[in-house]
Amino acid sequence: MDFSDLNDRLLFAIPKKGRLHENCLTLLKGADIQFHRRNRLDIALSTNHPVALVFLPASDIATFVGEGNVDLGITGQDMVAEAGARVDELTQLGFGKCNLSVQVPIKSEYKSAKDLVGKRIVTSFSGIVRRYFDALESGLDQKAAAATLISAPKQQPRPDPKTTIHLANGSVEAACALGLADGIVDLVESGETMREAKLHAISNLMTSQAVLICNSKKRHTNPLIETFKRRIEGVIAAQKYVLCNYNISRASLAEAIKITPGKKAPTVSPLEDGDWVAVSSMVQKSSIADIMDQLEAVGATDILVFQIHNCRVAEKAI
Ligand SMILES: Nc1ncnc2c1ncn2[C@@H]1O[C@H](COP(=O)(O)OP(=O)(O)OP(=O)(O)O)[C@@H](O)[C@H]1O
Ligand SMILES: O=P(O)(O)OC[C@H]1O[C@H](OP(=O)(O)OP(=O)(O)O)[C@H](O)[C@@H]1O
Ligand SMILES: [Mg+2]
Repeated sequence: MDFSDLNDRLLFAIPKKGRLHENCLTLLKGADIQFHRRNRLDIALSTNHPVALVFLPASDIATFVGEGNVDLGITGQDMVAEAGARVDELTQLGFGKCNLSVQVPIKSEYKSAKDLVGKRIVTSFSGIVRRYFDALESGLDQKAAAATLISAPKQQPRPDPKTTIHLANGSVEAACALGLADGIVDLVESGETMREAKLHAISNLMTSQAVLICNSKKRHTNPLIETFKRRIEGVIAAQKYVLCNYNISRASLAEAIKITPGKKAPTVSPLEDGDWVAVSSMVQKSSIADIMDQLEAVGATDILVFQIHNCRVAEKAI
């Protein structure tokens, strides 16, 4: 590929491997961004849009978007915070959900993050952890210290930090057992890694999930950014909802609508039998079994549930 092929293309960064990679490919497919990625090449030209996909480590994407090297990207909120990148968060993607937590050996005497001030911490998130412990050292409580990670402008590091923070790029959970750290700061999802390492969490710095981000200055310069945001939101909504159809007597319609209010309002169509109507409504996939029970209880019949492949819906939550 000739790099002049990138001219005039929107550059869209995708994690090249790891936890977010597969879900990102599903989103690209759902948004109909087609491409052919040649073996060993981290740049792929889209075959149906003026876009180039750039496959990067998740940890570099926030910085690249913030500095304008790429226009649009997908990475974790933890990575955005760690990079201290100034980017626009366009939409939350609902996967890659985890907590960034302070963890200590179960048998240790440390009960809160404050107990680790002046001690040794190993982490892959040295930027966030430095800011958090700087805030604790300056007298903030844990909640206020965690709040500085998202809301406050980036502070100058303290000139005389008491807490030692070591950067490790993997297997952070081994650091305490190896005698390298008194505590660690790492991601927790199921908690399995933490439990296996005989650690427990004593405070939470932030929650994180994958987000679509763009460079603040470029947001309104290319209409494709808004188009892809809408398309990706459609794919995510389709994964979250199912379409529920049923028949109900007019007398019970009001009760049934309370159970399936829909995104805007349910579609109600008359049936040949004038006392009955057919209702079609989007409902949350996660509560469909409950909803079917409730519909049956108010007299609904012929309840059918359909998967949604793609959709565009109003903002209102169901
Ligand atoms: N266990 C997890 N559960 C959910 N999301 C996670 C988990 N671990 C990481 N993530 C999310 O995925 C992002 C990328 O993490 P990932 O582990 O894929 O990258 P990495 O650690 O740089 O790569 P690798 O682990 O392959 O060396 C993280 O920043 C976080 O937002
Ligand atoms: O709570 P859990 O479900 O166990 O997930 C948490 C683990 O997932 C991530 O590790 P990853 O698998 O990415 O390996 P890494 O430490 O080499 O990055 C993270 O760094 C934790 O170790
Ligand atoms: Mg990892």
